[in-house]
Amino acid sequence: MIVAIDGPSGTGKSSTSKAVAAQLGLSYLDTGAQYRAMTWWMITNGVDVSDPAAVATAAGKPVLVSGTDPAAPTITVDGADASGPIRTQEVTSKVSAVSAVPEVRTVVTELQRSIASAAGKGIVVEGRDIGTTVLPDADVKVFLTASPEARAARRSGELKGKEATDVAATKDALAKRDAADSGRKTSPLAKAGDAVEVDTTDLTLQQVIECVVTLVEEKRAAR
Ligand SMILES: Nc1ncnc2c1ncn2[C@@H]1O[C@H](COP(=O)(O)OP(=O)(O)OP(=O)(O)O)[C@@H](O)[C@H]1O
Ligand SMILES: Nc1ccn([C@H]2C[C@H](O)[C@@H](COP(=O)(O)O)O2)c(=O)n1
Repeated sequence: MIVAIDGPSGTGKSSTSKAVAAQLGLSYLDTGAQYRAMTWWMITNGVDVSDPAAVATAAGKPVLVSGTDPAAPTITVDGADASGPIRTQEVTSKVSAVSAVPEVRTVVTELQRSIASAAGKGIVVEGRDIGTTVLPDADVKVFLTASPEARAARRSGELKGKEATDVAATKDALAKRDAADSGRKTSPLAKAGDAVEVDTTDLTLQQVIECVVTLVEEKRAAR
């Protein structure tokens, strides 16, 4: 059972995917964390992330390892735990540039496919291009959306106390990242033609989880 969950930032992909995977006994892969880890490596190794040629040349160098337990997902780069550093504002502001480089996408997509094919009990994979490009034959494809206001409010609530933010600034930052992720040439953020779109604006997280679990159970029953 391969479940692909895509959508813009802050629509609930990670929260939903982890819970669905845990509930159904599936593995879980956060592909955004892999692009963030690649970005962190570029920054810490002095690669100019605004130079696509420099990023392309370095793309094959870092060794990324993702742990796929939904209760405790992990990511290491060259053996070092990257789960904290990949969530900084600096990485968030640079990840769209790095993930737009085709050579980066080739390396990371290959890794994602190998993790998915090794997941014996099945896997929930979340990202931006999973249903369209990485796993186009996924059994269930979901595209999550939510209004910009709802997404900004969710993210601002998360960041409060950690890094200074307000809802308007968060909304602008999300819009900027979505525009870059949707506008890149290579496998942009997009809904697959056969994905089920779920607008989460007025749904609780629990309702979204139940919706996706139902889609997976229906697929299992139809087999
Ligand atoms: N339906 C919902 N209702 C209210 N809050 C939600 C809902 N879904 C997710 N959230 C909250 O919104 C925040 C963002 O969710 P999450 O990290 O799962 O989104 P995401 O789509 O994975 O974002 P990103 O792509 O930026 O990683 C979290 O604090 C989460 O708890
Ligand atoms: N399949 C994917 C997943 C992520 N990205 C890029 C674009 C995002 O802005 C960034 C960080 O993802 P997040 O942690 O916010 O889910 O990574 C991508 O291009 N393709």
